[in-house]
Amino acid sequence: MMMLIIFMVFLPFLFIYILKYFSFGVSHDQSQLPPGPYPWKILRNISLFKNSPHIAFNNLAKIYGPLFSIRIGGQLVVVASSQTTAKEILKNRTTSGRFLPSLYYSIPGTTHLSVVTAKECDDMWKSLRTIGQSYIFSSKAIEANTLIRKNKVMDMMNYLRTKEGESLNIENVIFATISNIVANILASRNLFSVNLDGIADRKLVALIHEIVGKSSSPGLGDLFPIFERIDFWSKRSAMDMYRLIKFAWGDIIKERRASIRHDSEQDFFDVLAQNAYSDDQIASLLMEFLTAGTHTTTMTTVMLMIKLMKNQEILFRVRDEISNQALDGNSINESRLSECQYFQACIKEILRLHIPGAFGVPHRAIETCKVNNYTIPKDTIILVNFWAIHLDPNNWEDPESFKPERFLGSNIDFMGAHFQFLPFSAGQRMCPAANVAVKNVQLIVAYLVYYFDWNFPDDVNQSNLDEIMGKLKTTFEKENPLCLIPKIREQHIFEQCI
Ligand code: HEM
Repeated sequence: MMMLIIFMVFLPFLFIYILKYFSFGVSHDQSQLPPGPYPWKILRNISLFKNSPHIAFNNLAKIYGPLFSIRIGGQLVVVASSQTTAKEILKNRTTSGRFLPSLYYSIPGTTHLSVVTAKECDDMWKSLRTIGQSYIFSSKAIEANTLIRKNKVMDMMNYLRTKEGESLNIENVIFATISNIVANILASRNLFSVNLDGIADRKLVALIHEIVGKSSSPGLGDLFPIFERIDFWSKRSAMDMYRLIKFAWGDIIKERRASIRHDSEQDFFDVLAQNAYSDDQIASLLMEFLTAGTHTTTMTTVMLMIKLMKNQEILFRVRDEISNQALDGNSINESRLSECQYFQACIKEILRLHIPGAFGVPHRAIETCKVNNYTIPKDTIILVNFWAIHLDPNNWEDPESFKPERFLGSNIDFMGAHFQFLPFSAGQRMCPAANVAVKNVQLIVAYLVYYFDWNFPDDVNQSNLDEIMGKLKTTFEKENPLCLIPKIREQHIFEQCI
């Protein structure tokens, strides 16, 4: 009833707003905006924009150019779709900052702690990025966390040996392994059982998926800024999510608070606790890092497994390289994996073809500025279509094909310096965990392919695996999970690796 009354009160305003919007367009000088389509064209193709915005925006870029503008609801959005325009946008993100993430969901009444959605590179953001650098992201931290990665991969291997010959959901196993690596780096605790079979596991996975979904789909207030204050739906759903986040980390935080470490063993959690952050703040930050790290890395690992299974000659070449360059006896030496050039090229190629976040984190112009002589008004949302840049034939020969050798002998790295390969974005707000993510992917895939042969269950036809895996969405969440059957390649070698 309450909702109905609110709706009736605001209906006339909505009507006037829509009328103004369709008859006069945007209020600032249209001639200086990047070119773009009329709003009704978007309405005609609404399902494409909803389901595959990276494809829809790429189609528009082919008509309006590599920097175009578009109205989505009442929000002006500018999309960059080429190496040059991406460079213009990303290199402009200085400390004073022009383009910073738009807060896609707000949590009223809380002091929510965030790196990813921090609107500006303020003191809080700097302090949290510095703590993260010391305990998670730096080369020293990555080295210090070697044992965590190894132990969690061993948990995975021990589980897989019990499932030899059976069809199993390998995505769950990979997701659990990556989540437990990240959770141990953050707070020295496991979060999941190794195959996600408990009820608590499934609830937490659902929450992580919900956070990923919500943070990549705009709420009413994002689309129609004049309704931001009355966007009770988004606010209520953010509050619900926040309550679940606190619950998910509650026991771990309580337990860890009882024995905070001050010695060389301390982790990310210890430092947050020593810096007087509240339980609520710590829970939201741990969840943010977990969410940022698990979904993306799982999708990359799963996609690489699929590509290797579909391209056996590439798989054999990776195995040979591991065998020749990365073994200590029969065990894989993690640091030597980084020297396996072909394997590294495979990881780059999968991130090029299947980037987990087609647009990265959306940004907002915090002041009116010029890009390529066009005006970008204050508050415009700015997207970089990384997916389109990764498949641009001007940047890549035969861009749709999986060809790791394109990266051999090339100096294109993961850090975005060339702006044609941006899996972790570039510039000041790029992903701080690029090296962490690559370490996790390479270690898990190396163990899976070196010690096991994998077969598809009988009901899976390999030749149309892409269709079977389902349509890829923006976050590259697949509709059907990947099920595979493991077979230990050589028992005596396997025994020596665990
Ligand atoms: C394959 C795996 C990953 C990919 C593809 C990826 C990609 C990205 C991208 C594109 C951004 C947005 C950058 C921008 O706004 O320009 C980002 C931000 C971020 N990522 Fe990652 N990421 C991955 C793994 C991880 C992991 C493992 C962690 C943490 C353990 C992590 C933590 C973060 C954080 C904290 C930010 C926000 C940085 C800031 O705004 O200051 N990511 N990531």
